Amino acid sequence: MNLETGLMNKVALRQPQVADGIGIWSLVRDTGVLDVNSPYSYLMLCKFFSDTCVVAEQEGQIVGFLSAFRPPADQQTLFVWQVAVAESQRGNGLGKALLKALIRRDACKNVRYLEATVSPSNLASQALFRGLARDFATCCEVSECFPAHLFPGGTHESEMTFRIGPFRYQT
Ligand SMILES: CC(=O)NCC[C@H](N)C(=O)O
Repeated sequence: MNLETGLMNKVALRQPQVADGIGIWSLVRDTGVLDVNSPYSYLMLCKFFSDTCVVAEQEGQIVGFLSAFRPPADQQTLFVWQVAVAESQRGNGLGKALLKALIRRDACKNVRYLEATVSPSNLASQALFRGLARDFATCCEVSECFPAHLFPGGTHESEMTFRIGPFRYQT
């Protein structure tokens, strides 16, 4: 058991580096439920947003990834863009460990709300964020962020905002 993260099987959490870009892109693609952004976008996240991104590594393999940033117009909020967990790690609490590792970072000091968007069919992700709110004994409000018609081709679900907070103590 990793004492820092409470994770089994020697999964280590750390800030991403640009060398992780291909592994992150492959992980997101292999989840089959997330929007696969360009490989360039993951290199950019690793280079310019590493303070608010987390990778989970096991025996040299990227098995988890979280990307986030603090919106310039609302520095009290942390917007979580993607949470990706490898099939092999499902049900081990890795998603929540990624979120809690990020929230504990200095880069997230004074964060009062965490927001993320989740599609209606992604029940695992919905449970993750509702569970995080429960763990912090705070609220989780759900509202529509991006209706389906804003996406081209009629194949993308709507995206619902899960807004967690206020965090009642220094996160
Ligand atoms: C929290 C999370 O992973 N949201 C996914 C948003 C969107 N569908 C994407 O995959 O980037």
